[in-house]
Amino acid sequence: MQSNMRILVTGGAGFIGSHLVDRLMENEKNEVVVADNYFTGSKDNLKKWIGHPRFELIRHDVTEPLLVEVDQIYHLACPASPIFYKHNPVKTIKTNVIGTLNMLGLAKRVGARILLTSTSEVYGDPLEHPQTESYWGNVNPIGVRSCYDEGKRVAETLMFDYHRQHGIEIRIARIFNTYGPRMNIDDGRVVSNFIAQALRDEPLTVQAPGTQTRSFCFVSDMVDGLIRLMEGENTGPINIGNPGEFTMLELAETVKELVNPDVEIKTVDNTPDDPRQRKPDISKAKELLGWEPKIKLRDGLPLMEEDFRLRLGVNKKK
Ligand SMILES: NC(=O)c1ccc[n+]([C@@H]2O[C@H](COP(=O)([O-])OP(=O)(O)OC[C@H]3O[C@@H](n4cnc5c(N)ncnc54)[C@H](O)[C@@H]3O)[C@@H](O)[C@H]2O)c1
Ligand SMILES: O=C(O)[C@H]1O[C@H](OP(=O)(O)OP(=O)(O)OC[C@H]2O[C@@H](n3ccc(=O)[nH]c3=O)[C@H](O)[C@@H]2O)[C@H](O)[C@@H](O)[C@@H]1O
Repeated sequence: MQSNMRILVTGGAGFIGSHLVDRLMENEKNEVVVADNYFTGSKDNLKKWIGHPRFELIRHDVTEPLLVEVDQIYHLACPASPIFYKHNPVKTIKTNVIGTLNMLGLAKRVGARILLTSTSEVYGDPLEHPQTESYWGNVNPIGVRSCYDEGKRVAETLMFDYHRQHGIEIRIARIFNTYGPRMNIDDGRVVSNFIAQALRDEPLTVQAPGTQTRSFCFVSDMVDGLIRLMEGENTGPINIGNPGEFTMLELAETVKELVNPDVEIKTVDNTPDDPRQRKPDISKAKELLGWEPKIKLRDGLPLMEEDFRLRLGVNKKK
């Protein structure tokens, strides 16, 4: 029998965090504490748990120390959409560096296991394809994305230094682009942009050249991978993502076909340092976690469309 666990989820009011909380709350032996400053997350994502005796929600910024007694920490707090993480880059670095330092200090004091949600952006604009965990990356240290990708690289370093120096039990997931219901409608990431645009009859904005690739993982697969990593014996880093690779033009065509065949696709300017290709090698996740994604892009997009239709109040055309 599994013993009772008190689990802290930082960033639990966000997109992936709130789905993770749903899954953790399904286990009656778990108590879940969420700490979030609501920068990109919202209480709405957790409304079904507010008031539940095994659930606690704290308005807290992880750049400040947190005193709670917990057994496990899922450390997700950090804005993830490029628009939001570039909005206040100094704050993004503080969140990644000071925030992770604070959560590691907490893990050390209470003897908790801690999992960091790192990112495929640690590989930068990768010169190796697909990306394995042993690839050290090609990252611009002074660019507009550096607050996020260099921030996460320092966060990974801190995790390993606390592990080596203080014996903290760590887990590092390198997450690749994840999508699904509950993403902010105006989040700015590509899948949410295209679905919202298709439903609003606005042109799908493909950033030039459109041949850049990403690999998209459905959020339920992601949550499953994160929990397996936390419960398993490997520190990582382990890539968690769906290896199905698409150009942004292919993604736009797919959304057009599935959601609104009448919508226009237009090319717009891109932002600096946009990675040209990205696809995870998930051999390690398969072998060490027994994990691989189940939901293909074509099956995941309609689930997200349904959620966006409800929130935008747009009915399906007959
Ligand atoms: N979704 C993806 O494709 C993806 C890919 C790679 C890595 N990740 C990582 O996964 C995590 C979750 O991403 P998401 O897509 O759910 O993003 P999200 O923006 O929906 O969620 C992030 C949450 O963290 C909170 N937060 C931000 N700064 C904070 C701070 N200083 N203190 C407390 N809370 C803070 C936000 O309010 C929000 O609720 C992030 O660490 C992100 O870097 C996500
Ligand atoms: O998975 C990851 O590791 C990282 O991926 C994303 O970063 P990015 O891939 O740049 O995400 P998007 O903003 O969704 O952009 C994906 C691609 O779509 C393109 N795009 C974006 C928006 C849009 O309207 N149109 C469009 O063509 C961008 O140019 C880019 O090539 C996330 O936002 C990061 O938080 C995450 O850590």
